[in-house]
Amino acid sequence: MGCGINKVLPEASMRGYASVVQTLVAFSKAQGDDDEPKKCGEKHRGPWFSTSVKNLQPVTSSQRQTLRDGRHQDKVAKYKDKFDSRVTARYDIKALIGRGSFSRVVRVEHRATRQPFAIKMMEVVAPEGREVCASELAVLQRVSHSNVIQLIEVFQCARRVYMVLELATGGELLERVVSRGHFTERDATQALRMVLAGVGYLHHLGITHRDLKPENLLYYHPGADSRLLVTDFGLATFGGAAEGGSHARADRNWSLRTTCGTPEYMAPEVVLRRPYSCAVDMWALGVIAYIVLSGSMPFEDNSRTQLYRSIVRGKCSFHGDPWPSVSNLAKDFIQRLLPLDPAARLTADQAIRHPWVATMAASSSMRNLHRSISQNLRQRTSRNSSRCPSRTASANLPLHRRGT
Ligand SMILES: Nc1ncnc2c1ncn2[C@@H]1O[C@H](COP(=O)(O)OP(=O)(O)OP(=O)(O)O)[C@@H](O)[C@H]1O
Repeated sequence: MGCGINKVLPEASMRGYASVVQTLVAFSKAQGDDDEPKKCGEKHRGPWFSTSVKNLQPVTSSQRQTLRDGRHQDKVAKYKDKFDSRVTARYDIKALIGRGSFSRVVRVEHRATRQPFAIKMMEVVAPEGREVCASELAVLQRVSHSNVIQLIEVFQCARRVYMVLELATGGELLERVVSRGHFTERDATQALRMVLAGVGYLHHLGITHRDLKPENLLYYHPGADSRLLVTDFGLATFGGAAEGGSHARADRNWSLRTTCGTPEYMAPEVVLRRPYSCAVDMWALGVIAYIVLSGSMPFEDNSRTQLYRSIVRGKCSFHGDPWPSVSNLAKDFIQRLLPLDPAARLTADQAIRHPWVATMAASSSMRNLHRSISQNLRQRTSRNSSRCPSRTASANLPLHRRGT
């Protein structure tokens, strides 16, 4: 759980910090430590992270393949053991996709139809895991939208919950930005439109996601025409938006209080522990738009205190590459998502109608931003790995706290 412990970052309460760390350690022990400790970069495979290759043995490629096959089979066998027989009767467990703090996600195949799915297996013995699972399940059971991950079915036993989900095979948002080799403002608007459609739908249902970030935006398939899906509802909650409302700013419901999210994406009102609404998701979307267009973060600091200070100051700069090549309309879009006053922030409906998005950046230059974006992402990755060799993105993990 080395990396996982860094996930708990409660500046507010050291007591909370200690208790969650203990829970995480207990959780790890409860697993019998039968899994290798989580390696950095295993869960997050995106361009923010790097994994080091340490195998210096002169082994042939066929030996390597055999080793890999052996290890893979061992791992699959281990995970199969953790699956309830009702699940394995219906699904063939294929491979581990990744791990979260309280979960493992595996690729499976439906035995009858051979259709691939993902199963998110959540440990529910520890109260934190139970809470995260309950939030996620409550939301997933309500939603059905082409830009939101779809729950297929659920199995439950005393220790674990198994959520069968659509399988997203197209990778994370930033992985795709980097792998394309060419990226323009038009491409950015295409991605953001899909995210806004998903988030607008959630807000319309009265759901606030609270952990929007590029790692939680997955492409359904590797093709250029793939849907982009909002995933990971572990911190999502009913509240913060008026269900069935017109999405007008006045319809926001300011009842949320829990400090949670991923620090770099946290809205100022969350940092300041003020009651907040679904407008926190719109702030996070402003941060995401900034990253997608530049490969850098609008608010970043190695020190969490400094990071929070810069968030509550709310001044994001458009200096350095590639900002001189980015249109004013794109910058206007970002700025309208990042006002300190949440009531002044665009709603999802308004954001999707912003001229930059609505016209798919038609009046912007078709300049290729890819080189600057990739360079900035690479620089950030190497900065983070030199600061924290055991974890390449020191603050990219969410903070879980109880409450509304
Ligand atoms: N439906 C899915 N299809 C494909 N990959 C998925 C799916 N759901 C989750 N993943 C991947 O599985 C990994 C673990 O995801 P999970 O949601 O369990 O944890 P997390 O959000 O990464 O971490 P945390 O629980 O700490 O927030 C991630 O790499 C995620 O991208």
